[in-house]
Amino acid sequence: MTKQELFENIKKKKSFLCVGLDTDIKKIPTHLLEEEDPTYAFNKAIIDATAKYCVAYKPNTAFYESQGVKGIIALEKTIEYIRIKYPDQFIILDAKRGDIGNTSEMYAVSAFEHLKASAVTVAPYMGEDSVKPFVKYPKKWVILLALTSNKGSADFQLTEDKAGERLFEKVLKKSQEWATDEQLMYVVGATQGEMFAGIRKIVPDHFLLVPGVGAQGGSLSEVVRYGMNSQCGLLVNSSRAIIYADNTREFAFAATAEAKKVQAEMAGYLEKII
Ligand SMILES: O=C(O)c1cc(=O)[nH]c(=O)n1[C@@H]1O[C@H](COP(=O)(O)O)[C@@H](O)[C@H]1O
Repeated sequence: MTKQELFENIKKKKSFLCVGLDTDIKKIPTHLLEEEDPTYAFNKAIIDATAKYCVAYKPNTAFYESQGVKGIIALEKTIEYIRIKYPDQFIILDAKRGDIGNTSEMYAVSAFEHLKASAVTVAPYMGEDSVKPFVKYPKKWVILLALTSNKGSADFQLTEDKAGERLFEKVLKKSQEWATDEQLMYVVGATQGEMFAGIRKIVPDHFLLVPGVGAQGGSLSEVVRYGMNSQCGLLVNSSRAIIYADNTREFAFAATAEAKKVQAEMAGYLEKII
């Protein structure tokens, strides 16, 4: 998907919501455990319940890998279901990859050729040759970790060099030599609030993937205030707050209601730019 196509979808849906498919077998409604593939059954119901209100899905591979082969099959089926039934959805494989060049090439084959995701999250710390294999695929995206939502983000990302430049700022600057804003996005946690203003000075045009609203307590209004650009430039993820809004047989209705609520707030913010 191109950047323009993503923006068109955002305008059409009046939403920049990404629903995180962090499907934990221990948290899904118990009646689904009778299904042949409970994870897939849950995902399918969540996707059908939320597709109208979001522009992206983000399955986090940890939740699937933790179930072994069964989980990987559920992940493959989930991505294929989205691709076929909702082809305008942007699919982010949240795997936080990155390794020496020939290994990253294999990660890229897995994400883009095998699973056919639109984007993959990548850790930047092994540098250029660990990231470049992912940008060889036209219309596919790398989403580099810049300033993450967790407490530990301060341990390395906020450390400064002698000139006062912080490590995440270096990541934002240096990585622009590797790909353009047509293939490169950055992860910035919703919990980072005003930091978005400084980030926008370095990357005014890039899309940012913003996890951390909902269960982690980040503020959507602050993210928009400091982070939105003229093409929206934001994909805001919420996982647990939407997919586990209810764990009875009514879970899909509750997911719809949560997604719709976030989308309605987003529609208000988008009025400023569309
Ligand atoms: O790369 C990510 O998506 C990510 C980066 C980050 O800084 N913080 C963060 O929470 N995430 C992911 O975003 C999702 C957040 O889930 P909820 O807190 O349940 O909405 C999880 O899949 C996390 O792994």
